[in-house]
Parts: sequence; structure tokens; C-alpha cells
Amino acid sequence: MEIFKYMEQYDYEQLVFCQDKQPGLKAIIAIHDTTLGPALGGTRMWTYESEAAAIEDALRLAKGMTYKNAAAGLNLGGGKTVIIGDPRKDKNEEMFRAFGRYIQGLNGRYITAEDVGTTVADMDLIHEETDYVTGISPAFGSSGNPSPVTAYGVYRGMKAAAKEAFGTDSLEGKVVAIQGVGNVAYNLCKHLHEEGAQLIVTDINKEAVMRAVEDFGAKAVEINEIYSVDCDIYAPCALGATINDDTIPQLKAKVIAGAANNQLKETRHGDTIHEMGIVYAPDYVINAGGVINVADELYGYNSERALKKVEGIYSNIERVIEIAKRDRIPTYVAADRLAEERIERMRNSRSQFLQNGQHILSRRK
Ligand SMILES: NC(=O)c1ccc[n+]([C@@H]2O[C@H](COP(=O)([O-])OP(=O)(O)OC[C@H]3O[C@@H](n4cnc5c(N)ncnc54)[C@H](O)[C@@H]3O)[C@@H](O)[C@H]2O)c1
Ligand SMILES: CC(C)C[C@H](N)C(=O)O
Repeated sequence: MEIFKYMEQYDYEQLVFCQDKQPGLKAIIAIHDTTLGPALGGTRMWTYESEAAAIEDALRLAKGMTYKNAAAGLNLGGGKTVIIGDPRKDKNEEMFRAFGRYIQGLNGRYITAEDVGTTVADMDLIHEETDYVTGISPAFGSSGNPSPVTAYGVYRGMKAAAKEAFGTDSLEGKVVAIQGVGNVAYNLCKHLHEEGAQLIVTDINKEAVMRAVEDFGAKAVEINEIYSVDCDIYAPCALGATINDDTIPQLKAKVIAGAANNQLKETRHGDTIHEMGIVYAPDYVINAGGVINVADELYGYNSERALKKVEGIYSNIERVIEIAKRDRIPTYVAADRLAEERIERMRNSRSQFLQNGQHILSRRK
């Protein structure tokens, strides 16, 4: 991978490699764009096949956060971190504290939070070294784990997409196939079950599957069966790139609406599902609940205010669908336009975010 060429092509601002031998820290912080404000995005811990795969993931996820934050109307840019390692075996206190010092060194250009493989406890360790972290324990006046709020946003966005596909936003009796029943999807299952939807689930973690079966009467299927099951809605809630050449021909769903980041393997897959008449709720619009929630900390966290904003994901999805229909374009293109237009407008009145972010974070005290 020619890194500078890639960064230039997609307008990345900064890539930071963090290494600390003793605790075994190998982290990559990618800052995509800070036109709207400091880059806010989670820290993912994952066992990558190669360093190149880790760099690519950090870059793709950071760009996704730029678009997510812009489309959600937040005054934040986009960034993300990946820590290379197995979250079940390789974590230790010194690792997250060392990482916290690297974040502090960026002086507010990047603010972190949870993502796959990290927890509120990890964020608390980072907080020992820096204030530029959100989603720490509520005892610190923070919003805590963002996943239940992300789930609520996905539920709201799913209803808006269902309205377009089925003429009603009621999910009662609808069959929803959920891929990955982790932190977000478990909470999503709760909302769907309460509304009377029928759930089909899969996960590589058998315990997670059993919990959904026991708690919500979900039907369990094998990992690769989830694409071809008879369902109304496919909800990708594990990792990215699951909408691709292999899976699209198997899909029976009329709606795709889930929590995972970077769901389309390539943009052309968004064109294909559009041509098939599938209503696709763009990933970064529907899964913005978590970041909307943690971003509220920057104003002094108020859970009611944050939830009200997250409820608005319903109208954000409606708006994207409206633009897509008006301009005869796929929904993923409509979402990109929405985000890019906002960034462009702000770029013309403001330059890169380079000053210390302290003035924003001090509001939460
Ligand atoms: N947590 C949040 O607030 C939040 C916010 C926005 C987006 N997201 C995205 O949503 C997705 C889920 O996040 P989460 O916090 O619930 O993560 P999680 O790690 O708690 O859950 C993911 C689940 O997917 C399962 N999984 C992994 N690979 C799988 C596969 N091939 N097939 C089936 N299951 C598989 C895992 O075992 C796990 O149970 C991620 O893509 C994340 O980036 C999360
Ligand atoms: C809570 C957020 C800052 C991070 C979250 N994992 C996301 O992708 O949106």
C-alpha cells in the first residue's frame, strides 16, 4: 500500500503509529478530516492478518467517522484507532495508559471512545492519562457504554427504512435477520422483540446466540446461512464488507439496516442493491446513535437531550431516502452528498482544527 498516495487520494490529514514494547502496544490512529471540529472516533482492538490490513481498517473507519459525524450534524471531524491484538488475551493496564499518553500528545485533535474489542473499563484506563476520551464510567459524569444508544438509533432508522419498503414503519410481524448479536445487536433485539418482530440470529460466539434465543425467542442459524434466510430485513451488526459479490445474490430482504460500519465491500455494491430495489439505510447514518450520545459529553452529558437527538435518526434516514428518490441515486450516494455538502460549507468558513480541544471538553465538567 502506498500510504501517502492513498492519504492524498482520500484527503486524510494524519496517520499516527504508536508503539510501546513492554505492554505490547501497537496502535494506529487515523485522523481523516477535522474541518468540522476535533476528530472523534472509537478504538477497535482486533487480530489483524497483517499490518497493512490494520492500517487499511483504521483509514476506512476514520473516513466513515468523518461522514457519520457530518451527517449527524455534529461539530466533529472523523478519526479512528485500531490496536493490533486479541482483546481476549492481550489487554493490560499499561497498554491503555500508554495509548492514553499518545492521545494526550495530539492535544485534542483526536478524541477516542469504544469500538469492537474495547470496553468502558479500557476507556477509564485511557482517562487516567488524558481527558480526550468519551464513554468512560458514568461516575465521571460520562455517558458510559454507547452500545444501547447505538441500538436505539438503529431501531429508529430501521423503522424509517421499513416505512419506505413496506408502506408502514411498524415492525410487528416483520422477520429480521441479525448478523452478530454483540453489544449493539443484543439491545436492538430487545427493541424489535418488544415491537413483535420475529428474529433470526447468527454469531461466531455461541453464547451470544443462546442469549438471544433464550431472551427473545430468536431462531439461530449457521454463520453463512444468514444471507439467504427468508426475511424482510437484513441487519448486519458484526464487522464490515458483508454486502458483496458473494452475499448479494443470496439476499431475500427488502431492507438492509444494521449497526456495522462499512457494510458495502465496495461502493458498486451499493449500486447493485439499489438496482435490486432494496432499501439500504446507509451504515454511518443509521449507526450514529453511539457517537451522538458520547458527543453530548462535550456539552455536559444530558441523557434526555442525547436520546432526543438519537431519535432523529428516523428523520435522517427519511431525508436520505428523499434525496435518493429526488436525484435518482442510491441512498449511499445521497448520504455522502449530505455529509460532503456540510463539510464543504464549513470548509469555506473555517480551516483545519488545530487548536487545543480543551475549551470543548471543559464544558463537561
Ligand atoms: N458499539 C457501538 O456503539 C457502535 C456504534 C456504531 C457502530 N458500531 C458497529 O457495530 C458493529 C457491532 O458493534 P458492537 O459494539 O456490538 O460489537 P461487538 O463486538 O459487541 O459485537 C459484534 C458481534 O459480532 C460477532 N461476529 C464477529 N464476526 C462475525 C461473523 N463473521 N459472523 C457472525 N457474527 C460475527 C461477534 O462475535 C460479536 O458478538 C461493529 O461493526 C461496530 O463498529 C458499534
Ligand atoms: C461511539 C463511537 C464514538 C464509536 C462507535 N464505535 C462508532 O463507530 O460510531
